[in-house]
Amino acid sequence: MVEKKIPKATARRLPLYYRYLRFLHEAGKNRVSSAKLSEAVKVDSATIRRDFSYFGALGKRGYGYDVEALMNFFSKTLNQDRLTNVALIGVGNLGQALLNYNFRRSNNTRISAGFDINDKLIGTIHQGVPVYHIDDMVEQLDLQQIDVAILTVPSEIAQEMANKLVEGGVKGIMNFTPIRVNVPESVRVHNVDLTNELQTLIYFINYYQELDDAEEEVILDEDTGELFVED
Ligand SMILES: NC(=O)c1ccc[n+]([C@@H]2O[C@H](COP(=O)([O-])OP(=O)(O)OC[C@H]3O[C@@H](n4cnc5c(N)ncnc54)[C@H](O)[C@@H]3O)[C@@H](O)[C@H]2O)c1
Repeated sequence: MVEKKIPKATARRLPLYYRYLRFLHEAGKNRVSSAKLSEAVKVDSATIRRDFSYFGALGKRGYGYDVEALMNFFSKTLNQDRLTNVALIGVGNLGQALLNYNFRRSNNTRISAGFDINDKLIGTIHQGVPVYHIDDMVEQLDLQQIDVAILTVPSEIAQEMANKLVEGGVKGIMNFTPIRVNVPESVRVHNVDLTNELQTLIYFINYYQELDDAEEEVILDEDTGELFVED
């Protein structure tokens, strides 16, 4: 197999092209001119033509690009066809809400297995997703080639579960528990905290309301980086 090297800058722009092509496809568009594409993705048309040239002649003069063909092509190149299975650890209130949602807007990400210790849940299927006993987790992660997990267990066992996930070879954990879990550097953890988000929102509402009410000049303190309103 001949492997073609493409410049990193070109590779970085591919998701941009792909996203826009998908948008056009979903809107029922069959073709797109290079000028339109250039305007939408904010990349000049000469660069687009050069980028595309690494993948062979994809456009036709006077016709533009075939949206579906191009989209399928980039989809393959970007590995978008590969489905990412995600494990859900803890199928309680929050876990079940996430199962009901199950990332419907994504074509390539879905929760494929839930794990819990509750006998009422084990062996059942929620929204098409089987719930296994937590003792089967390491085995299932391997069987289903799962690299990513969502952690929605009680905080007291968050670290223990994180250890188990590391043992099972996951590379990423989306952590909903309030505990900051310790994992090896090779594993990525994203902490999601709705309380934090809400409080930040409330802070901004109050803060900007105060600024609007004051209608005075806003001063930036360059030493501290703080903004304040002059009386
Ligand atoms: N980040 C946020 O914004 C946010 C919001 C709500 C809840 N939470 C957190 O999410 C977590 C779950 O909250 P919840 O309301 O869904 O709780 P819950 O009690 O309804 O669900 C927890 C589930 O974990 C299961 N479980 C307990 N021990 C287990 C084990 N050893 N192995 C596997 N499963 C086990 C329980 O059986 C239960 O089904 C908590 O840590 C909570 O603090 C975070």
